[in-house]
Amino acid sequence: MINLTDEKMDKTTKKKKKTAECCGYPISIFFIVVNEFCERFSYYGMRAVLVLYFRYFLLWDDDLATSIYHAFVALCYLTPILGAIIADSWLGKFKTIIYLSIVYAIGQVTMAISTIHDITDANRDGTPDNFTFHIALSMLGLILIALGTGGIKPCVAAFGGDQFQEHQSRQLNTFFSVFYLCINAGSLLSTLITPVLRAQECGIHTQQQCYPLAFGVPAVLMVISLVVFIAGSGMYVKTDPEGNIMWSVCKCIGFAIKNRFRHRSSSYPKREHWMDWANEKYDKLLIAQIKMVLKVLFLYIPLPMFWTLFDQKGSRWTLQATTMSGDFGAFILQPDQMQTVNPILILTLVPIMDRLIFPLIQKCGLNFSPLKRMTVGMLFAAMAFVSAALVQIEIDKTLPNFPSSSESQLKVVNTYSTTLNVTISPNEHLLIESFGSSADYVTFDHQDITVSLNTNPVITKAFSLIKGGRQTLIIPSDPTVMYLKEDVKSKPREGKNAIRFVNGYTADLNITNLDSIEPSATTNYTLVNQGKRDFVLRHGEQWCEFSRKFGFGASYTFLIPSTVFSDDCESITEVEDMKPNSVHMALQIPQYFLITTGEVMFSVTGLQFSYSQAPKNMKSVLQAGWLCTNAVGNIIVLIVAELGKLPKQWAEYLLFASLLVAVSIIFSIMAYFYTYIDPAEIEAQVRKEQGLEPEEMEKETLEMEEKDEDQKNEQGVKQTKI
Ligand SMILES: N[C@@H](Cc1ccccc1)C(=O)N[C@@H](Cc1ccccc1)C(=O)O
Repeated sequence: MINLTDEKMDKTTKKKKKTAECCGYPISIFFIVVNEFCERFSYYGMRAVLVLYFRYFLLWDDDLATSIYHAFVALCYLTPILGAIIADSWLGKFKTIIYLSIVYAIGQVTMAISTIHDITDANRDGTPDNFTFHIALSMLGLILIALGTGGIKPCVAAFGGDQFQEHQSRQLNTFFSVFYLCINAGSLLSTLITPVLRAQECGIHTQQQCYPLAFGVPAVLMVISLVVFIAGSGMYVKTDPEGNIMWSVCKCIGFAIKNRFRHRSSSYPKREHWMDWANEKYDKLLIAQIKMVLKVLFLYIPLPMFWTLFDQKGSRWTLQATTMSGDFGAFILQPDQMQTVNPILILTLVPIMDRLIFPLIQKCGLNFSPLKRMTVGMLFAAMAFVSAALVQIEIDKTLPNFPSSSESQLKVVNTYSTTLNVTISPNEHLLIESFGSSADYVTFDHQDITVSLNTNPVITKAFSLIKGGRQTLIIPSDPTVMYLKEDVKSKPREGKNAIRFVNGYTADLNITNLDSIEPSATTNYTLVNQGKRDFVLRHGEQWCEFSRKFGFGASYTFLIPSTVFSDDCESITEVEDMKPNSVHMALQIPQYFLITTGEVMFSVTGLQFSYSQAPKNMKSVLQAGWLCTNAVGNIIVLIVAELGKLPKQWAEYLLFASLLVAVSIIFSIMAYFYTYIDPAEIEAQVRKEQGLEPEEMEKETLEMEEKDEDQKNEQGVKQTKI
């Protein structure tokens, strides 16, 4: 079905063009969408394992790991401005994509190298000896990646748009949808694959989690992305930059402001637009183009709020999932895997919207303009947060009653040989049987307590509890040495289970994956995943195996009696410190569905809108402006996280939902006053007003193009659209 049309007329240049087409689409876009697929695979694949790399390879704490992660993501969406300036003012989109993709691929390779622990593991203990080396290399890699991914992002979408001609507006819209589908197909595959690669073991001297493979595969995909893009070289429509356009724009705006200020007296006649104050010095065409861009950028002001909600999928919603159960019967879903629901829904919703919903709305005679779609998209995102709030209320009903910052909580575990009557001053009386525990935690609003046991003679001991903490009073076989052990006071991370053992056996014990445990001692908590787990308990020649099936997010203390080996571990008793999660993760599906529907309406439309409303020479700049709204949204998330949260998570979700509703109302008012433009038409009109007749325009354009073509002596088809 390939058809080479050499009679296509560009609307303004009237120059005969040659574009290879397939089914009405330029063939060149095939290379662009495949390039985007590979690039997004590379980006999201690397991102999927980044926090774990910080946390478990570089051994950073949770706070540092998440802060650096968010700073990296914000940087990725700030660098598009740089890429756009380079593309529109200097190198053009084609060369910018090639050069910055090389930077990007080098960054990915650097990152992959930084994860090879063997490079600095001289003592071969499985951990790097020189962390500074690995940190420096990975930071260099991340900076190059941010520069590359952000830099090419506004150029690739705009470059794809450039491949279409004036009469292909329908295909252009489909292109943006297909482009979005490729982004999500790439990100879906990589977010599923890279964590699996990471979980493999590899290494030269010692076998460790395979980060080099998890980062290496995205690096290979980035190289493939570059090769694919270069392969399409001969087929692209390449629009050239028109000098340092950004500098001209800044100077023109500066002059308009200065000139307006100089003529502020009411004796000077008003001008239609404040940019018209640049008329004295600047080209009318440039002023008209700046007006178009400013109009759109003004409209972008409320948009970061959408991303503020959208980007919480990866943080707050994943945390919410850690307090839920991911047992779907046929398969188990980990909390962070819930995020893959987003690209899966995108892959189904984009075609449904494009082929069914939007045409149906059109058939009903409703004008569902791009800005209306974006407003509705915002409202969907707000509804998603209302749904998240309702789920949170359900979860809160099942969560333990954690102590406030002024309270302390205490539980008692008895491994003494008989039932004990435990009195905690002033008036708490507990009857605890041997190898049992108090029913639940007792809450105190003071820290100093005295514990008395009804032994003969009575044993009394004073303790000071931790403010805001949860503790267990362990009564061992010798009650005179009873002691406090600190407990977990929040749900274990990532939906794991926190477990520990109290040794009631008469000698030291070895338990799988735990240090040796002395008699009467209690191990620290160990995190174990959901599912059946086996532990081998050993003392000298004696051993027995203890198996237990775990759910999500529970905490247990296992009490080992002195008879443990004689009854083959059967007598080990379990104290449930925290109940497993009982609200099912499937309840998050409605909120994912709503936010993804919002994304399709808001993000895909915004991408198209930013392209269609930008003048030819500032397409990348407006794409960068669009991506910047995301960076600002991410920064708002960081600020809100720093400022502290509302006491109840569901209230915070409702607050965000209300804020977005308020913002969408403001946006709809702004959108009401926005008139859609055809930048090419306005530019042609201004040229006409300037006295540049179509013939002259044609001549001027042809001369410019011929000069360019001679200079570059490029092969393939070249086309310039105004
Ligand atoms: N739906 C997202 C991709 C995604 C995949 C896996 C988990 C979460 C998200 C998407 O399509 N992203 C696009 C558009 C975008 C979104 C946010 C900020 C900038 C761009 C992308 O280009 O990555």
